[in-house]
Amino acid sequence: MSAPLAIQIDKLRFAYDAGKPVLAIENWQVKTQERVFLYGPSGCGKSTLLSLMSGLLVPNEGSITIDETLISSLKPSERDSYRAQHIGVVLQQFNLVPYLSVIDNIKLACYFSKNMDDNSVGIEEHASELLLKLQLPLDLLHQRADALSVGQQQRIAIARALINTPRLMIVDEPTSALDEDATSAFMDVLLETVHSCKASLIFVSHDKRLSTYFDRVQSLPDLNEAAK
Ligand SMILES: Nc1ncnc2c1ncn2[C@@H]1O[C@H](COP(=O)(O)OP(=O)(O)OP(=O)(O)O)[C@@H](O)[C@H]1O
Repeated sequence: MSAPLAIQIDKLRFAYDAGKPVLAIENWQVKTQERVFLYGPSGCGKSTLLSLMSGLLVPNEGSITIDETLISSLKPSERDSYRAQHIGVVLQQFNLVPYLSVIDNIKLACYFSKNMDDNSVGIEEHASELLLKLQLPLDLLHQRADALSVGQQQRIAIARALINTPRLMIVDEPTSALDEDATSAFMDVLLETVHSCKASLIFVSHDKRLSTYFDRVQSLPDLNEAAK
């Protein structure tokens, strides 16, 4: 029996405005635990594809299956709940709530995923483990999110995305605010953490030097018939 796929895309078509196709992808697959670097010039549709894969947008035609769930056919509330439970999304702006503490930001992700079996103490223990893996001091848990450095906020956004042990991590341009040393430290920690959580990873960046960290490097324009 072949291994299950993390992502399966078939005959996908998407446009924000009729007559102006942004994405046309015949067939694309990502294997379970595969780590994929996705790149392409500004405006080629990378963020749009990530939004489709995480169920924030739905295709005009075709299908997207995440780990055997046909996410593109779910109702909006089911898509939101699927994303909260199974997909870790880290966007360029991190989306931490600035006036909440780090632990309360992380607890929010548990609340949205309805992971009620995880009690408050359990969540705090799990969050502490993630912070240690991400090489962050534990006293950050009780600091306000807006008191952290950009690099620390980035790692907290990763911890929040990992708290529900997602099958799939979707990460959009996370290193744009980091210098070279901080970028390579961040990449090491991200890849190691994703590996130890047995998640698959889709990582978007303009910085092709980062592609060496990944199992597969995919140019979106090569995949996207709408770009040809
Ligand atoms: N909400 C929207 N409404 C209409 N058009 C949009 C919207 N978001 C993006 N677009 C258009 O869709 C195309 C793809 O945009 P997208 O943001 O996916 O590209 P990108 O490759 O992620 O770009 P960047 O690298 O600059 O973030 C662009 O032409 C953009 O102008």
